[in-house]
This record gives sequence, structure tokens and C-alpha cells, in this order.
Amino acid sequence: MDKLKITGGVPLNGEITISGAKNAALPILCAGLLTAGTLRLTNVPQLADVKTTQKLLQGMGVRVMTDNVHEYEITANAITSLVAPYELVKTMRASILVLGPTLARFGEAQVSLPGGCAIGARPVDQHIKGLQAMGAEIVIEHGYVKAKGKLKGCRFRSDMITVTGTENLLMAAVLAEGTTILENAAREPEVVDLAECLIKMGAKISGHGTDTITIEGVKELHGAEHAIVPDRIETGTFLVAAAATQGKVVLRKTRADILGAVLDKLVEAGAHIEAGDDWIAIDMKQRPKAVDIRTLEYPAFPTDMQAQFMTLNALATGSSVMTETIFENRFMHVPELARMGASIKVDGHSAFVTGVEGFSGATVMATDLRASASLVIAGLVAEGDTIVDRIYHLDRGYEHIETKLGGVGAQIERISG
Ligand SMILES: CC(=O)N[C@H]1[C@@H](OP(=O)(O)OP(=O)(O)OC[C@H]2O[C@@H](n3ccc(=O)[nH]c3=O)[C@H](O)[C@@H]2O)O[C@H](CO)[C@@H](O)[C@@H]1O
Ligand SMILES: C=C(OP(=O)(O)O)C(=O)O
Repeated sequence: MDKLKITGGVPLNGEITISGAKNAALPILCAGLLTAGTLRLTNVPQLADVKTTQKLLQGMGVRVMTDNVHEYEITANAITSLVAPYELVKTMRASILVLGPTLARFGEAQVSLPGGCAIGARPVDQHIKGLQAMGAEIVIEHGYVKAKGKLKGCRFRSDMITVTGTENLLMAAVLAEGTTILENAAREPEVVDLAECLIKMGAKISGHGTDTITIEGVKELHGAEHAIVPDRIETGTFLVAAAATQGKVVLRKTRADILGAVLDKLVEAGAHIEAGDDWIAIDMKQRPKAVDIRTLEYPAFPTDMQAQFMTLNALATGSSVMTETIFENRFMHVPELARMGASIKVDGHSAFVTGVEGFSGATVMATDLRASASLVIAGLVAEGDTIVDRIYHLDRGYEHIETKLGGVGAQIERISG
């Protein structure tokens, strides 16, 4: 199992190029199932989750051509299986995203139920309820969601806002007969990116980016070309890393307009931020000030940035309250940060953080992606060496994190094992 070794204490300085968003690339790769034409994608991040999606699609008979860097061509013109097996779904929950498009195009699909994960139970009941509202017959058997039927447009209001749920239903609705209205829909930029790609493929969609998406079903979609939106969470992670180390960094090929809540909190913490069309610069001259955080659906503060801000708050002057409202168990980084000297008390959905002047390096491990990122940031600041174990979580969502951080001065190396 690979590890990262980080020797802390160097302020980050320089430029980092941001990759395409994991959470947009995964649904958009699955959207390739909706057409016999070729979907050409650029700015696809090189991530373990993208490779898993590639395997999943190939296992269904989809032709996936890639330059193994950032370009993919997906052609689903000779499907051989309508099944997403447990072996792949268990390594990546987002595999559930093949359910909607496969059912919509082929009238049948079987996807292993993802089950819970470290950050919460994460059921997919709303995905299922929405597809049933569109006329699908669904049974859960032997751990699989087995769906069949011809989909018809409907009005569906989900019980809560769900990102992949909205994406699954959106992909199902584009080929359903008639009009579908998705109410209480997720507004995340990755949902918008998927909708824009589907429109290029011939789908009729309006209202994406609002809480009501209207989809007029079409008979078939065609091939298209699409560039994946920049990763706002990777961007935010490097911004926090720069702030925590009191550094000065420019992030290229990214977008400030989809990072509003995160940038506001960095400014509140004392960072100087400038941004242009496709870059963001941060300059942090002093120890951060503590900022209260409450995670919520977009456009509010993202749950996927909570752990990284916890590290920043743990090093700040003053104390803060951080409330997690999206996932019921997303404080797994707290005991690991405590091993490095952080002072954090958790009570229910809130963490009470008292800033300390510094951390000391330690061997730490995490059980999810963003928790791992928070530990890397802590290691960049800590005195001495930090070993971050189980970095397969990081490799799911950060492209060459050690190379990118090393390029701005961090002393970080991957130890293969
Ligand atoms: C691949 C991807 O895009 N992952 C993102 C996506 O995950 P994901 O789409 O899985 O997260 P959801 O938006 O669905 O989850 C939000 C909340 O709704 C609950 N829920 C969801 C669906 C459902 O059918 N029933 C139900 O109860 C979940 O357990 C959770 O408590 O959005 C999350 C919230 O922004 C992010 O943290 C993830 O990075
Ligand atoms: C929770 C995350 O991802 P996933 O939904 O793929 O587990 C994340 O990206 O932080």
C-alpha cells in the first residue's frame, strides 16, 4: 500500500494546474452509454475512479479509447452486458450512475447496490424512487438493483437534494417518452456540466443550475465533444494548503465563479485572493483566523471541503464551530488530526475547534478521500515528518497530488509499498 512522506514547514510558492473534476467526469463518462455515437471528452482527470469507470464501461462492452492522459473516446454501439458488478461498485459508489442511462437506452439494467461507506450510509433510495416514478419496475435481489421497463416522463420531487440522484434521473429522462420535471434538483456545477454535455449530444434540457430541471425526452442522442469542468474541490484543497502554509500560489485552468463560498471563507480567514477568468491567486501573509463553517448543498459551503478547512481552523487564531449537515459521519479526520496536536471536540454534527500554534509530524491514516487531503495539509505545516497511510483514497480523487504539491515547494514523496 502506497504512503506519502511529508516534511513540513515550507510555505507553498508557485503555480499549480488544476485537473478536470472527478465528480463531473464520472457521470459524463457514464453518459456515453446513452448513444451509439462517439462521445469525445477532454480534460478528464487521471484518477483511480476514472479507471474504475473505464473498467465498468468496458465490462459492458463499451469501447473506451484513451491517450491515457486526459482524452477519452467512448462508443457504446455494441453493448454485451447490462450489469454493473459488485467487484467494481464496491470500490466506487459512483458506479450507480450507469443505472439511469443503461435503463433508459436498453430498457433494462442491473447494478450492484453500493452499500454504506466511511462517511455515511449513503442510500440510493431516491435514485430508485425517481426511476419508479418514470415507470421502471425495480426489485432489489441478491444485492443488486434490477430495473426494467420503458421510461415515461413525469414530475418527480426528491425527498432531499442528491447530486448523483439528480444526475441518474437526468440521464434517464433524456431518452424517456415525454417531459420530465425534476424538482428539488441538485444545482452543483458538476450537474450543470453533465447537462451541458447531454445538450451537445442532442438532449433537450432547461433549468439546470436551478432546483427545477425540465427534460423533454428525445428518441436518440448522438456523439459529441466536451471538456470536463475544472475540479473546484481540488482547487479549494490547494488554496487551503497555500493558506495553511502561509504561502503564495496561483492556480491555473480553474474557475472562481464556482468556488464562491470557499473563497469567501478564505478571505474571512485572512487570505488575499485575486481571480481572473481561468485562474485564482492566493497570498496568505499571517496565521489564519478561525472561521465558522456549515456545510450545505451548492451554492453554500461544500461538504467536500469541510475536512481541509478543519485543518486550517485547527491552526488558526481563535476557535470555530464546524457543522456537517450532508453526511452523518464525516469527522473521521478528527482523531488523526488530534494525533498531530489539534484540539477538536465533536458533538453530534458539530466540531468545536480551538486553534493551536503548530502541529507535530506523525504517522496518520484516513478512511476517506477528503479526510486524507486534510492530513496532507496538516503534514505540510507540521514540524518534522508525517506519513499519510492508505493513500489509495487520495488517488481516487487527486491527480498526482505529490507532483503538484512538490512543484510548489512541498517536501513530499510517495513511498511505494
Ligand atoms: C461522485 C459524486 O458526485 N460524489 C459527490 C456527491 O455524492 P452523492 O451524490 O453520493 O451525495 P448525495 O448528494 O446523493 O447525498 C446527499 C445526502 O443525501 C442522502 N441520500 C442521497 C441519495 C439518496 O437516494 N438517498 C439519500 O438519503 C445521502 O446519504 C447524503 O446524506 O455529492 C456529495 C454531496 O455534495 C459529495 O460529497 C460527493 O463528492
Ligand atoms: C465523497 C466524495 O466522493 P464519492 O462520492 O465518490 O465517494 C468526494 O469526492 O469527496
